[in-house]
Amino acid sequence: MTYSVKEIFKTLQGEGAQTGKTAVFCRFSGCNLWSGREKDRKNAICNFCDTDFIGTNGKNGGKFKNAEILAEIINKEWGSDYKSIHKYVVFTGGEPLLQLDHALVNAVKNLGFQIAIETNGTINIDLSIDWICVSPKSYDKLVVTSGDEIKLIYPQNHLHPSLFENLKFKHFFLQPMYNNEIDNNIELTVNFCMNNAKWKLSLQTHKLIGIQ
Ligand SMILES: C[S@@+](CC[C@H](N)C(=O)[O-])C[C@H]1O[C@@H](n2cnc3c(N)ncnc32)[C@H](O)[C@@H]1O
Ligand SMILES: Nc1nc2[nH]cc(C(=O)O)c2c(=O)[nH]1
Ligand code: SF4
Ligand SMILES: [Mg+2]
Repeated sequence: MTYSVKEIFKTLQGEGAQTGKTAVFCRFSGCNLWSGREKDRKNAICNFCDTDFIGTNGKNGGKFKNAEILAEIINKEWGSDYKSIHKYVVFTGGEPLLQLDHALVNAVKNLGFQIAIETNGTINIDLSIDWICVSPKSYDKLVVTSGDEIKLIYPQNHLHPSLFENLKFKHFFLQPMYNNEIDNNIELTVNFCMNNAKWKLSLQTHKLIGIQ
Protein backbone atom coordinates (compact mmCIF):
# COMPACT_ATOMS: atom_id res chain seq x y z
CA MET A 1 0.00 0.00 0.00
CA THR A 2 1.06 3.61 -0.48
CA TYR A 3 1.52 5.64 2.69
CA SER A 4 0.83 9.37 2.75
CA VAL A 5 3.16 11.07 5.21
CA LYS A 6 3.22 14.74 6.20
CA GLU A 7 6.61 14.74 7.93
CA ILE A 8 9.24 12.60 9.64
CA PHE A 9 11.46 14.23 12.25
CA LYS A 10 13.63 13.31 15.20
CA THR A 11 12.85 15.04 18.47
CA LEU A 12 12.10 14.36 22.14
CA GLN A 13 8.68 12.99 23.03
CA GLY A 14 7.13 16.08 24.58
CA GLU A 15 4.04 14.60 26.24
CA GLY A 16 2.89 11.91 28.64
CA ALA A 17 4.81 9.23 30.49
CA GLN A 18 7.59 9.01 27.86
CA THR A 19 8.35 12.74 28.02
CA GLY A 20 11.99 13.41 27.24
CA LYS A 21 12.58 10.22 25.27
CA THR A 22 14.34 10.53 21.93
CA ALA A 23 12.05 9.48 19.11
CA VAL A 24 11.49 9.70 15.39
CA PHE A 25 7.98 11.01 14.78
CA CYS A 26 6.25 9.79 11.63
CA ARG A 27 3.23 12.02 11.07
CA PHE A 28 0.70 10.54 8.63
CA SER A 29 -1.49 12.81 6.53
CA GLY A 30 -5.24 12.93 7.12
CA CYS A 31 -7.62 12.46 10.03
CA ASN A 32 -11.11 10.97 10.46
CA LEU A 33 -12.25 13.67 12.96
CA TRP A 34 -11.32 16.84 11.03
CA SER A 35 -10.47 17.62 7.40
CA GLY A 36 -7.58 19.80 8.56
CA ARG A 37 -9.07 22.83 6.80
CA GLU A 38 -9.77 25.90 8.94
CA LYS A 39 -13.18 26.44 7.31
CA ASP A 40 -14.29 23.02 8.61
CA ARG A 41 -12.88 23.36 12.12
CA LYS A 42 -15.96 24.61 13.93
CA ASN A 43 -18.14 21.74 12.67
CA ALA A 44 -15.52 19.04 13.14
CA ILE A 45 -15.78 16.31 15.78
CA CYS A 46 -12.32 17.41 16.94
CA ASN A 47 -12.05 21.19 16.74
CA PHE A 48 -8.96 22.16 18.76
CA CYS A 49 -6.20 20.38 16.85
CA ASP A 50 -2.80 22.08 17.02
CA THR A 51 -1.35 20.25 14.01
CA ASP A 52 -1.09 20.73 10.25
CA PHE A 53 -1.49 17.22 8.86
CA ILE A 54 -2.63 18.05 5.31
CA GLY A 55 -0.50 16.91 2.40
CA THR A 56 3.04 15.62 2.24
CA ASN A 57 5.08 18.82 2.22
CA GLY A 58 6.87 18.61 5.60
CA LYS A 59 10.38 17.38 6.38
CA ASN A 60 10.89 13.94 4.74
CA GLY A 61 7.19 14.01 3.75
CA GLY A 62 5.90 12.18 0.69
CA LYS A 63 4.00 9.24 -0.71
CA PHE A 64 5.85 6.01 0.02
CA LYS A 65 5.11 3.05 -2.21
CA ASN A 66 5.79 0.36 0.35
CA ALA A 67 6.59 -0.25 4.02
CA GLU A 68 10.30 -0.95 3.51
CA ILE A 69 10.93 2.37 1.77
CA LEU A 70 9.14 4.31 4.52
CA ALA A 71 10.89 2.35 7.28
CA GLU A 72 14.25 3.13 5.70
CA ILE A 73 13.55 6.90 5.82
CA ILE A 74 12.54 6.58 9.50
CA ASN A 75 15.79 4.71 10.13
CA LYS A 76 17.82 7.34 8.29
CA GLU A 77 16.20 10.08 10.37
CA TRP A 78 17.19 8.20 13.55
CA GLY A 79 20.79 8.46 12.38
CA SER A 80 24.02 6.60 12.63
CA ASP A 81 23.34 5.29 16.13
CA TYR A 82 21.90 2.34 14.17
CA LYS A 83 22.65 -0.50 16.60
CA SER A 84 21.01 1.33 19.46
CA ILE A 85 18.62 -0.55 21.70
CA HIS A 86 16.88 2.79 22.12
CA LYS A 87 15.49 3.13 18.60
CA TYR A 88 11.97 4.46 19.02
CA VAL A 89 9.38 5.61 16.49
CA VAL A 90 6.12 7.39 17.30
CA PHE A 91 3.39 7.07 14.70
CA THR A 92 1.08 10.05 14.82
CA GLY A 93 -0.84 12.31 12.48
CA GLY A 94 -3.51 13.11 11.67
CA GLU A 95 -4.87 9.74 12.67
CA PRO A 96 -2.15 7.10 12.22
CA LEU A 97 -4.52 4.11 12.38
CA LEU A 98 -6.00 5.14 9.03
CA GLN A 99 -2.72 3.96 7.48
CA LEU A 100 -0.50 2.06 9.91
CA ASP A 101 -0.54 -1.67 9.08
CA HIS A 102 1.24 -4.96 9.78
CA ALA A 103 3.69 -4.43 6.93
CA LEU A 104 4.97 -1.12 8.33
CA VAL A 105 5.02 -2.40 11.92
CA ASN A 106 7.11 -5.38 10.80
CA ALA A 107 9.41 -3.23 8.65
CA VAL A 108 10.34 -0.85 11.50
CA LYS A 109 10.60 -3.74 13.99
CA ASN A 110 13.04 -5.47 11.62
CA LEU A 111 15.20 -2.34 11.81
CA GLY A 112 15.21 -2.54 15.61
CA PHE A 113 12.60 0.06 16.54
CA GLN A 114 10.23 0.02 19.46
CA ILE A 115 6.90 1.41 18.32
CA ALA A 116 4.59 3.96 19.92
CA ILE A 117 1.33 5.36 18.65
CA GLU A 118 -0.67 8.53 19.33
CA THR A 119 -4.29 7.83 18.44
CA ASN A 120 -7.71 9.35 18.98
CA GLY A 121 -9.00 5.87 19.89
CA THR A 122 -11.75 5.66 17.25
CA ILE A 123 -10.16 2.83 15.22
CA ASN A 124 -9.46 -0.63 16.60
CA ILE A 125 -5.79 -1.59 17.05
CA ASP A 126 -4.95 -5.00 15.64
CA LEU A 127 -1.18 -4.45 15.60
CA SER A 128 1.73 -5.23 17.87
CA ILE A 129 2.59 -1.84 19.35
CA ASP A 130 4.85 -1.26 22.34
CA TRP A 131 3.32 1.97 23.66
CA ILE A 132 -0.29 2.99 23.05
CA CYS A 133 -1.41 6.52 23.86
CA VAL A 134 -5.12 7.19 23.44
CA SER A 135 -6.40 10.76 23.42
CA PRO A 136 -10.22 10.69 23.26
CA LYS A 137 -12.17 13.30 21.32
CA SER A 138 -15.59 11.65 21.49
CA TYR A 139 -17.06 9.26 24.07
CA ASP A 140 -19.41 7.54 21.63
CA LYS A 141 -16.75 6.86 19.03
CA LEU A 142 -14.13 5.52 21.46
CA VAL A 143 -13.29 1.88 20.69
CA VAL A 144 -9.75 1.63 22.11
CA THR A 145 -10.46 1.24 25.83
CA SER A 146 -7.12 -0.08 27.02
CA GLY A 147 -3.50 0.82 26.49
CA ASP A 148 -0.47 2.33 28.18
CA GLU A 149 -1.69 5.88 28.68
CA ILE A 150 -4.83 7.88 28.21
CA LYS A 151 -4.12 11.55 27.57
CA LEU A 152 -7.29 13.57 27.74
CA ILE A 153 -7.07 17.16 26.54
CA TYR A 154 -8.64 19.40 29.18
CA PRO A 155 -11.09 21.03 29.40
CA GLN A 156 -13.11 19.46 26.61
CA ASN A 157 -16.84 20.05 26.19
CA HIS A 158 -18.89 16.94 27.02
CA LEU A 159 -15.79 14.90 27.97
CA HIS A 160 -15.44 14.91 31.74
CA PRO A 161 -12.44 12.86 32.95
CA SER A 162 -14.71 10.68 35.12
CA LEU A 163 -16.08 9.12 31.90
CA PHE A 164 -12.71 7.43 31.34
CA GLU A 165 -11.58 6.60 34.86
CA ASN A 166 -12.51 2.93 34.73
CA LEU A 167 -10.75 2.15 31.45
CA LYS A 168 -7.69 -0.10 31.45
CA PHE A 169 -4.72 2.25 31.18
CA LYS A 170 -1.47 2.34 33.15
CA HIS A 171 -1.35 6.15 33.23
CA PHE A 172 -4.11 8.73 33.30
CA PHE A 173 -3.02 12.15 32.01
CA LEU A 174 -4.78 15.45 31.55
CA GLN A 175 -3.09 17.78 29.08
CA PRO A 176 -4.11 21.45 28.99
CA MET A 177 -5.76 22.45 25.73
CA TYR A 178 -3.34 24.65 23.78
CA ASN A 179 -5.21 27.65 22.42
CA ASN A 180 -5.54 31.32 23.29
CA GLU A 181 -6.84 30.27 26.73
CA ILE A 182 -3.74 28.20 27.54
CA ASP A 183 -2.90 29.94 30.84
CA ASN A 184 -6.42 29.42 32.13
CA ASN A 185 -6.48 25.84 30.83
CA ILE A 186 -3.24 25.06 32.68
CA GLU A 187 -4.73 26.42 35.89
CA LEU A 188 -7.93 24.37 35.45
CA THR A 189 -5.90 21.23 34.72
CA VAL A 190 -3.60 21.70 37.73
CA ASN A 191 -6.60 22.22 39.99
CA PHE A 192 -8.37 19.16 38.62
CA CYS A 193 -5.32 16.91 39.13
CA MET A 194 -4.74 18.19 42.65
CA ASN A 195 -8.33 17.29 43.55
CA ASN A 196 -8.44 14.02 41.56
CA ALA A 197 -5.12 12.31 42.18
CA LYS A 198 -5.73 9.50 39.69
CA TRP A 199 -4.96 12.06 37.00
CA LYS A 200 -1.47 13.41 36.31
CA LEU A 201 -0.51 16.59 34.49
CA SER A 202 1.00 16.28 31.00
CA LEU A 203 2.54 19.43 29.59
CA GLN A 204 3.52 19.85 25.94
CA THR A 205 7.16 20.31 26.92
CA HIS A 206 8.41 20.57 23.32
CA LYS A 207 6.45 23.82 23.03
CA LEU A 208 7.98 25.14 26.25
CA ILE A 209 11.52 24.64 24.95
CA GLY A 210 10.86 25.49 21.30
CA ILE A 211 11.59 22.17 19.60
CA GLN A 212 9.37 20.32 17.16
C1 LIG B 1 -2.20 15.94 16.68
S1 LIG B 1 -2.72 14.53 17.59
C2 LIG B 1 -2.45 13.20 16.41
C3 LIG B 1 -2.81 11.84 16.93
C4 LIG B 1 -4.29 11.50 17.05
N1 LIG B 1 -5.07 12.01 15.99
C5 LIG B 1 -4.84 12.00 18.38
O1 LIG B 1 -5.67 12.92 18.37
O2 LIG B 1 -4.42 11.48 19.42
C6 LIG B 1 -1.36 14.28 18.76
C7 LIG B 1 -1.64 14.66 20.18
O3 LIG B 1 -1.78 16.07 20.26
C8 LIG B 1 -2.86 16.35 21.12
N2 LIG B 1 -3.38 17.69 20.81
C9 LIG B 1 -3.91 18.09 19.63
N3 LIG B 1 -4.29 19.37 19.70
C10 LIG B 1 -3.99 19.81 20.94
C11 LIG B 1 -4.16 21.05 21.61
N4 LIG B 1 -4.71 22.12 21.01
N5 LIG B 1 -3.73 21.15 22.88
C12 LIG B 1 -3.17 20.06 23.53
N6 LIG B 1 -2.98 18.88 22.94
C13 LIG B 1 -3.39 18.73 21.66
C14 LIG B 1 -3.83 15.25 20.80
O4 LIG B 1 -4.86 15.12 21.76
C15 LIG B 1 -2.92 14.06 20.75
O5 LIG B 1 -2.70 13.55 22.04
N1 LIG C 1 7.94 16.73 20.61
C1 LIG C 1 6.69 16.31 20.30
N2 LIG C 1 6.08 15.45 21.11
C2 LIG C 1 4.84 15.02 20.74
N3 LIG C 1 4.06 14.11 21.35
C3 LIG C 1 2.95 13.92 20.62
C4 LIG C 1 3.02 14.74 19.49
C5 LIG C 1 2.07 14.62 18.37
O1 LIG C 1 1.82 15.61 17.68
O2 LIG C 1 1.57 13.52 18.16
C6 LIG C 1 4.20 15.45 19.57
C7 LIG C 1 4.86 16.43 18.76
O3 LIG C 1 4.35 16.96 17.75
N4 LIG C 1 6.12 16.82 19.17
S1 SF4 D 1 -8.10 13.63 16.16
FE1 SF4 D 1 -5.94 14.15 16.45
S2 SF4 D 1 -5.15 14.71 14.42
FE2 SF4 D 1 -7.38 14.57 14.26
S3 SF4 D 1 -8.00 16.68 14.44
FE3 SF4 D 1 -8.06 15.78 16.52
S4 SF4 D 1 -6.05 16.13 17.48
FE4 SF4 D 1 -5.89 16.57 15.27
MG1 LIG E 1 2.03 17.64 18.32
